[in-house]
Amino acid sequence: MASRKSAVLKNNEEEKQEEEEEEEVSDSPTEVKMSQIIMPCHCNHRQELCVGQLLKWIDITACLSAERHAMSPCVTASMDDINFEHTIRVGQVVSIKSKVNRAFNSSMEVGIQVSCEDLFSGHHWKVCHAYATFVTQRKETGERVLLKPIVPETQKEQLEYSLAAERRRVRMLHDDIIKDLLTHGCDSVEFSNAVAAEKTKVESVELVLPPHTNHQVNTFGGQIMAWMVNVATIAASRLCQTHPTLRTIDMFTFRGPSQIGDRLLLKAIVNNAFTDSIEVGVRAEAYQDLGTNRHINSAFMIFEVLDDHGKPCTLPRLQPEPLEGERRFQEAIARKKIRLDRKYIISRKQCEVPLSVPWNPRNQVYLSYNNVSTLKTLASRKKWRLSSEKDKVRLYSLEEKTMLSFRVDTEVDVPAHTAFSLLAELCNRPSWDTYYQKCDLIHQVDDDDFLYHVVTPSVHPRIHQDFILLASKRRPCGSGDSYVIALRSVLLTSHPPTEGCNRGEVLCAGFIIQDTKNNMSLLSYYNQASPEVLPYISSDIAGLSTSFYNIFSSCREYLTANRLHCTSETITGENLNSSPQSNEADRLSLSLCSTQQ
Ligand SMILES: CCCC(=O)SCCNC(=O)CCNC(=O)[C@H](O)C(C)(C)COP(=O)(O)OP(=O)(O)OC[C@H]1O[C@@H](n2cnc3c(N)ncnc32)[C@H](O)[C@@H]1OP(=O)(O)O
Repeated sequence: MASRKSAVLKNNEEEKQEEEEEEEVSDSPTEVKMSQIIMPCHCNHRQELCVGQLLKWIDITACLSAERHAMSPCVTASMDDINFEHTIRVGQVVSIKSKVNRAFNSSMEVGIQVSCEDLFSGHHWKVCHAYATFVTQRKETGERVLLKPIVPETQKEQLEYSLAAERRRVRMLHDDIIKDLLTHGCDSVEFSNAVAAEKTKVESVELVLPPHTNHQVNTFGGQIMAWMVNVATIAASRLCQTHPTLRTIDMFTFRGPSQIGDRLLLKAIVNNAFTDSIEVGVRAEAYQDLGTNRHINSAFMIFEVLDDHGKPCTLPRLQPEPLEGERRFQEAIARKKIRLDRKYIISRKQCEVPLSVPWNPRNQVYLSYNNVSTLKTLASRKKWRLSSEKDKVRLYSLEEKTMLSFRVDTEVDVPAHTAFSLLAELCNRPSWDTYYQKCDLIHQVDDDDFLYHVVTPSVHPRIHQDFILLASKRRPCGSGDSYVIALRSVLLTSHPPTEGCNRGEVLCAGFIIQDTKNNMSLLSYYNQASPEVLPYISSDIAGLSTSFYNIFSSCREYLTANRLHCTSETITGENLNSSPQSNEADRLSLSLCSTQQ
């Protein structure tokens, strides 16, 4: 792996804050640490650590965490996308830290951090992070061992615990997203001097010997991944005729086990070459007798070629083989789009993501993940300050470099599931929040995600403001989870901004609802203000407090008045009583918590 960025020490304020928050002392019993000094035998010809070797260490460390929690043998089911950011060279020390974020039934998510240390300069840097899913082995009876729940302790652990459920959702949809995308065709392009895809084809066989097995005497997952990286690297080298650098691996899925004596057939081919990256598809099959091949793993790997300054070089284009090759060529274009969407929406820091991202079915799952995770991350921040309190409505604020966020806490006399059902029906919000003048459902994406058009008053007296909001509604998926209604703006081609109406944008807003005692619940409402509106808000914090107080008093009354109407999961607006209206000042103050284009 060559380094595009040097091992810079962090100076970004947001990163510093995150690191500070990460520094909570954790006594997680599942935490496992491995450190290795990089020897020439771990490296490629450039004296850089081979990715295959790193994957072996990652798999072992993560498996030890999983087995510590399960107290029984576990296997790797999948390893999510991994993005390698930095080089590790001979003589440096790589440290891998893993712990179980959350246990589901028989599977658990293990979070893995890889960092590197230069012993001479004293510098430390992050290399990558990854999430792997491990599953308990079946008992002799064929049943799976059911896992005990993880009890997160620190705030960071609670956040990871909570987000693990969202990541599981994305993981489970991964194959469908890929397949679905491929139904949306792309135009094929002809390039002069393109390299024939056939030239990049690699087929290699490995015989699974005892040194290739794990402690359960099945083929070691890390070894399979290393063999896959090996053939993929050869395929990429054949295209670029130099030594490529592996930058990203799309999820490894271990579809079935293999054993000693199996022959593993590893096939790789360049699917497509873009201006500065190459996608290689790799497939692993296991067999004892020819013709009885079992597909055990597949992955897509992205390579780059870096110049002496670590900058990506322009690459030759690929001429796909007819039919199958053309299909893979088009699929690689679709996957590149997903990867960009995913990186854009999920991996970037929140302050780097533009406010409204275009919504489409292809990026829905990532936008919805981003929506929920941004709200949960905001809620988990430690530095909330109580600004004012009136009649059990508490207003908190959180100041960060470019953001000012608000939280309103109030206890309501209804259980959390009732509050959730009533508040999740966003079309009813105008009945308790007059800042919402109109709210129409545009599209129900699935059971949990909805697109709405919301009209509100504007700071400008004569024109209205409207929003296109993605609402992601989540019921708890296990103990320790809250009810969540996350809201963020998206762009919809079917609903462009209209004349006479300012298109506003919501960065991050929504409700987190938790049961308290005696059938009551704690309602926390969050709203993040963007830099553009900070001057307005800062000059009128008192007005804002009054607005929040009025609106959430109305909200409380609305919930109490309608608790008996909420007998089913789905509720309609007709049978609900509206609560007292908030005044004009409330609307204007709240509108400051969103931005205008
Ligand atoms: C020292 C390192 C450790 C190793 O070397 S392990 C060796 C490499 N790994 C392997 O050989 C595993 C091969 N795969 C398998 O054996 C099976 O496919 C595997 C993973 C056990 C799943 O078996 P199935 O019969 O499909 O199981 P199931 O449908 O009953 O599901 C059981 C739980 O597993 C989960 N699962 C299955 N495939 C998954 C995936 N791709 N990604 C994430 N989670 C996955 C599934 O959701 C279910 O979870 P839960 O029980 O609801 O918590």
